[in-house]
Amino acid sequence: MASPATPSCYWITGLPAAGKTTLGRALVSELTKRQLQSFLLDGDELRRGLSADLGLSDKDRAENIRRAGEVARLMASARIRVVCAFVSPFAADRQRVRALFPHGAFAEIYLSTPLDVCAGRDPKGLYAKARRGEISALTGFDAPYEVPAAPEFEFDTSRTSVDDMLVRILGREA
Ligand SMILES: Nc1ncnc2c1ncn2[C@@H]1O[C@H](COP(=O)(O)OS(=O)(=O)O)[C@@H](OP(=O)(O)O)[C@H]1O
Ligand SMILES: Nc1ncnc2c1ncn2[C@@H]1O[C@H](COP(=O)(O)OP(=O)(O)O)[C@@H](O)[C@H]1O
Repeated sequence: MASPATPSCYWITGLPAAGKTTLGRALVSELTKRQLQSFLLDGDELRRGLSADLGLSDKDRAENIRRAGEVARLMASARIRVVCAFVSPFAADRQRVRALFPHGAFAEIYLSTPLDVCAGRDPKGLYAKARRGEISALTGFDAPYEVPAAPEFEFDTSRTSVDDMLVRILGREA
């Protein structure tokens, strides 16, 4: 793993359209600039392959996050910093992933972008579909999101730029 003094896993959690993928890509790009090997594990991508058999029930979400955590742990053991972008709505699932890493090696980044902002962005039209009753179990709309109790970082992306988040998150990186 990377030195326990700096995170080897950055875990980005928040509602759909909170800005997880955007921040994740920017983090990987900045780590690359700093010549640190890194990889973005994104919920959308995992669900196209490794988790293609899973749906959006609470049980399937738990299994999805378990798989993501195990992949992140393997990558970290190869000294690759892993940036994970998952809705990951349940505190217990996130805690299980945290427990896979040494103290200080896991940084939870909670994007607290308000629901109305996420629903206004709605790049995939999910909130509109949920309002029309075409889909159900949309996190934040008719499925729960458990707010992290003690994340290492918390940002509302309607008030914080990507650059400002990067400075706050990577300030400690050499
Ligand atoms: N009902 C419902 N609830 C939440 N999300 C939904 C849903 N239906 C589809 N999607 C899309 O799937 C992406 C969430 O996948 P995740 O693997 O991150 O979800 S989870 O962590 O297992 O809960 C999520 O991606 P992001 O928008 O990037 O968050 C959505 O685009
Ligand atoms: N910091 C930000 N400021 C303004 N808009 C943002 C910010 N981060 C993301 N967005 C916009 O919000 C939308 C959803 O972002 P995305 O990263 O795909 O979210 P998520 O991965 O959480 O679903 C996109 O249209 C993106 O351009």
